[in-house]
Amino acid sequence: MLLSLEAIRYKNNKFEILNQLLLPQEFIYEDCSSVEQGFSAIKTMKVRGAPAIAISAALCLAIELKNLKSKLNLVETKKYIFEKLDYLCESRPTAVNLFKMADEMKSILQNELIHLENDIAGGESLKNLFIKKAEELLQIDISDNMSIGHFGAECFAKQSQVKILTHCNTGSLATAGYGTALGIIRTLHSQGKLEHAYACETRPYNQGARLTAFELVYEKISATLISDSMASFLMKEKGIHGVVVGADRVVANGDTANKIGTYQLAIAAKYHNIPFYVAAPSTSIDCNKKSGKEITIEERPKKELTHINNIQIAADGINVWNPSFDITPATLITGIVTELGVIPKNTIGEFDVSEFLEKKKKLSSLF
Ligand SMILES: CSC[C@H]1O[C@H](OP(=O)(O)O)[C@H](O)[C@@H]1O
Repeated sequence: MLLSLEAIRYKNNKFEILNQLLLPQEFIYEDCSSVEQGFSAIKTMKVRGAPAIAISAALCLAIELKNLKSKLNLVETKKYIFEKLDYLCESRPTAVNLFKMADEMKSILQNELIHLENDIAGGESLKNLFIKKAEELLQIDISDNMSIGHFGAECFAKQSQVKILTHCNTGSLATAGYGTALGIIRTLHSQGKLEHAYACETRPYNQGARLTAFELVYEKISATLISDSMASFLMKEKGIHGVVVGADRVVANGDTANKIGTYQLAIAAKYHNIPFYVAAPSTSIDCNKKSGKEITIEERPKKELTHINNIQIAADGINVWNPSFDITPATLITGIVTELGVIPKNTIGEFDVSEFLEKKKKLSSLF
């Protein structure tokens, strides 16, 4: 019997990641108790998904700090943590969650320095503060995902039964819990409103075929796997009520970086007049970037296209272009579902993301 579907496991001073490269054939957790192991797991995509990447980076450093033999003073501890965070941020460039986590951690520790400068145990206190904050990220992600599921399901309140198409993997294998776009599908399923889910295989890394199909079967959710090239015809033939995808980075005007293939789904959805939703926690939002043009798109190894499970399928010598993400312009997006609610469109068909977040944060500070 499979254990509960967790991309990451953090307990008893151990941090393990489910090696997603072995799914669906093997269900194996691997120790991830050092920054080096964490970096490698993220880079090779043993663990992937914008939220899971950020949480894994924080927790592998937390465990490394717990196991640190040498006692560091306050300045040495700060230097150690900052350098490790910078190193982890070199693993993958597109998802913003990891960079936001690193920046927020640095800011928290920097602010704490003033209070610790005369404390001989300052190094230990700073270390423990990082560990505490890293452990909090798990709970924040789980609650965020549940809210996204709720707000996303509300987008389909008018329909009694819905058929949803999704792309890549945005479930428990991409987050610390319920999932973002797949969290919406889970919520609709729990409400008895999901007639059927369709998952794109998501070439070339096949997160849909390998991971999303696994999650849907595991939870006995009525679903069908399609190849990416079938998506437009599916929209035409099968009466899809909505396309719901995740995000690696949503920027200030709502342009969204997500798994390669998302952009063409948005174009096809527009053509077929099907609502297209992006589901993302606020930790995936980067208002420092004004539009999608500013987002760095990760390019991955050629072998991901020329081989499947190490079996060569393309001729030696062929050139390969392998961008891991693409940019969907805000004008093709119906709504952006966050844990704070659904961001509405503005008068020019884009989104005022920072205005929405500021309003929601002001509201939450009143209660
Ligand atoms: C909630 S995961 C968001 C996002 O991350 C995935 O990318 P990758 O598998 O390369 O880490 C995909 O773009 C998902 O939509």
